[in-house]
Amino acid sequence: MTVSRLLKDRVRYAPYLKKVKPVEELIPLFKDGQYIGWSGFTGVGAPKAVPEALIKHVEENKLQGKLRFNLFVGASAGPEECKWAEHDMILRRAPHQVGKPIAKAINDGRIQFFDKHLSMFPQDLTYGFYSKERTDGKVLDYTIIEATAIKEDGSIVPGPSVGASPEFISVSDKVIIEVNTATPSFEGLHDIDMPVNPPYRQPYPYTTVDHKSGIDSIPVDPERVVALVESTQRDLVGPNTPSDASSQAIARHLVEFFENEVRHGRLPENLHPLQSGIGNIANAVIEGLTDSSFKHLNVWTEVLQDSFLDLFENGALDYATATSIRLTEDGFNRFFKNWDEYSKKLCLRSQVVSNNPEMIRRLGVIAMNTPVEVDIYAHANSTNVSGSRMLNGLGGSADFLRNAKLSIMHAPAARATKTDPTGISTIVPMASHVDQTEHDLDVLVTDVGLADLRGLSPRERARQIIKHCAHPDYQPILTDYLDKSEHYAKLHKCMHEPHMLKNAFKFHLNLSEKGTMKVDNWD
Ligand SMILES: CC(=O)SCCNC(=O)CCNC(=O)[C@H](O)C(C)(C)COP(=O)(O)OP(=O)(O)OC[C@H]1O[C@@H](n2cnc3c(N)ncnc32)[C@H](O)[C@@H]1OP(=O)(O)O
Repeated sequence: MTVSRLLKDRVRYAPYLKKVKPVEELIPLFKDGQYIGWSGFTGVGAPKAVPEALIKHVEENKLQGKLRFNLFVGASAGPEECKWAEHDMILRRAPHQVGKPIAKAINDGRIQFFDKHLSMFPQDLTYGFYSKERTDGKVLDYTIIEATAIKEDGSIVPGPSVGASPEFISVSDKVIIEVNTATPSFEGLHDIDMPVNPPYRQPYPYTTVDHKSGIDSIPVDPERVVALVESTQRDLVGPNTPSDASSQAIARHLVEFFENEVRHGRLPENLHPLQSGIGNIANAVIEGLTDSSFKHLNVWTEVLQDSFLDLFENGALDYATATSIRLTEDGFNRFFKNWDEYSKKLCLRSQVVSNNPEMIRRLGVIAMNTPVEVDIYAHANSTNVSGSRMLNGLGGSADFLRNAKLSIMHAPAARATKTDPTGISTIVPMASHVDQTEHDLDVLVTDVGLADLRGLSPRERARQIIKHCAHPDYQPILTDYLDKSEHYAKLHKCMHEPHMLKNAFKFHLNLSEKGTMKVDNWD
């Protein structure tokens, strides 16, 4: 097949050029029930051409529900995974996803989804935990990986994310490489550790955010590479919602808290490496730091969003490392315009390293993530609305919150609904699903204020959370719940974490029955 000039420039290992194929020729390789790994993390760096060709094949041949895959991606992929969900092409999915169609398919019961700590998912896959039902001893049939260049030794230079690609490649029977010629090459930006399983695994050596010791591409046995295709579709990340008064208030409370920690000598003047989660609040908090007086900040996180570019540009950020750089189109244009500058200050690692508990604890990371709800004793739900409706998955939130020096969760005090202008309370009597436990959280912040939970007993925590974080409409209701629970617990000698079990989920029940969490009595 004729190979484009652009593709020839990117592929420096000549034998691969003989494997370049039109994407349609790959369709017969895919069979119902196969185990497939995709590159990508938080919507960038995922394959596009092969997944799209399979969608077309399913549409044209009416194969919806008849060609389904066990699909594994480091975290979420791009819009293609949503289209796979819409076409009933996903049988099983892990460990994280983003997008209404895929969440809908999970909540409709059409996809068996499990979410797993992002630091653990790739290693558990290599252990064979997710393919234990197979009788042929394989883990993955195919890995489809997006590359932005191929080096002279045939190794793969990923794009804007590394994710779980090193592990996928290491356990994949066959590999298909999509070389993306529409996006510039990311060569030089990666520091990759290939998997080594116990008992041979060594400690990761990194002691600072800019410490590198891995390799800058993913080695692959060329024999296992069955095809190369050219991809000409850039990553498409939608614009971020601009920060609003609520997220700005959250950012203000946090900046004040950090300043106070510095004054008391518990944090250095440039803080410690920051981690920031996904979503609009996380983005707004980083925006808030841009306007603060902190300088020489460092970032050790899993995803870099557009707001980090502002921190670089105003000189506040010295170095950032992540496993994915998830920028909007505008963000990527800014990034490539200043490539020389950014490439010296940025490094993309495997997700087993970016989210590694050992590293997070060693570096004293400050972790900040958004929950769905938090209960009065500081158990947090990051995933399941009212205990069962899956949003995106746990992601790396618990990797960071369990191990950080400062574990912070930020959220609006209430999220407005059509039926209740105050909305759903983020603070509830008992979390309807628990991802982060009371033992993980140090600080909770909402637009109302900040509760510093360090060293407090559960009952002390509850008073602080209600007073500083609950929406004013919910403060009296939560206080009433706590007072009554304490009264009951005193009688029954169970004062450590008082609850009235029969009423513990009354906020949620009230919401589903009456459209508001505003409980009017506890009988
Ligand atoms: C890849 C990574 O892992 S990054 C590291 C951190 N990862 C995580 O923390 C994973 C879990 N967290 C998340 O997925 C997100 O932070 C979320 C969904 C919890 C919050 O995201 P944000 O964008 O900040 O908040 P937002 O308020 O827009 O909520 C997103 C959706 O969840 C819904 N939601 C959130 N909380 C609730 C709640 N208590 N009850 C009902 N719905 C809720 C919102 O209504 C909204 O739905 P919509 O999209 O239909 O409008």
